[in-house]
Amino acid sequence: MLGAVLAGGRSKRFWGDKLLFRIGGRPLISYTLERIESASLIEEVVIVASADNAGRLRSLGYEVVVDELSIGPIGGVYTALGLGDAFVVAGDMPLIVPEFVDLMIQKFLGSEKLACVPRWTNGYLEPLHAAYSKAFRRVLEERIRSGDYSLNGAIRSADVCYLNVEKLPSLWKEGFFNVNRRSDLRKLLERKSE
Ligand SMILES: Nc1nc2c(ncn2[C@@H]2O[C@H](COP(=O)(O)OP(=O)(O)OP(=O)(O)O)[C@@H](O)[C@H]2O)c(=O)[nH]1
Ligand SMILES: [Mg+2]
Repeated sequence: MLGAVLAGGRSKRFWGDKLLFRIGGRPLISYTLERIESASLIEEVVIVASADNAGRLRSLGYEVVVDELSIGPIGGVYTALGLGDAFVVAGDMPLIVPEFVDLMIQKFLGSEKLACVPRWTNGYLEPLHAAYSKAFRRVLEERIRSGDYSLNGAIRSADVCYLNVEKLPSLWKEGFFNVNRRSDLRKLLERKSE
């Protein structure tokens, strides 16, 4: 399955490109790329960039596709699914766990659903750490056309399967950790050293 790493955001809360921010001597996104690439069921990895940052991200040595929509993560998922079924992860999730990715892909492949998305007991979804079918692109297309850019809304409207994450090993749940602000870097360093 294709691994699609979303990287077309503007990092407004971070004040400067968070994905290329160097941490431990490497760009933040390189951790995400390396980890998703090492999942057994991931055959190929692409970066879904914006027209703005595609050039800079190309230097990482991965295939880069440009998301021309600039409407947020829903546009990134839409662009990724133009290439086929995909496991989509946000580039700012450097602690993603390859074994968890494999489990989700397995569940997705066995489900015949349009997508398979992690869900917390309170109903909160993790749409940027999920497996999507190429067929789900049609759902997204309609919602985007109607001006509704909520990825969660699109997921809830469709026939998808959910994976309850509450009982997963805590290391796997840490995989949802994402960097939004500079202060999150401290949390990242604390977690990486554990
Ligand atoms: N391809 C693509 N990726 C996006 C888009 N918007 C956000 N992303 C990515 O999705 C992930 C999660 O988004 P956010 O945490 O909101 O990141 P962001 O939009 O860069 O940051 P903020 O400007 O602070 O919201 C990040 O890896 C972003 O790069 C988009 O319009 N297209
Ligand atoms: Mg954003």
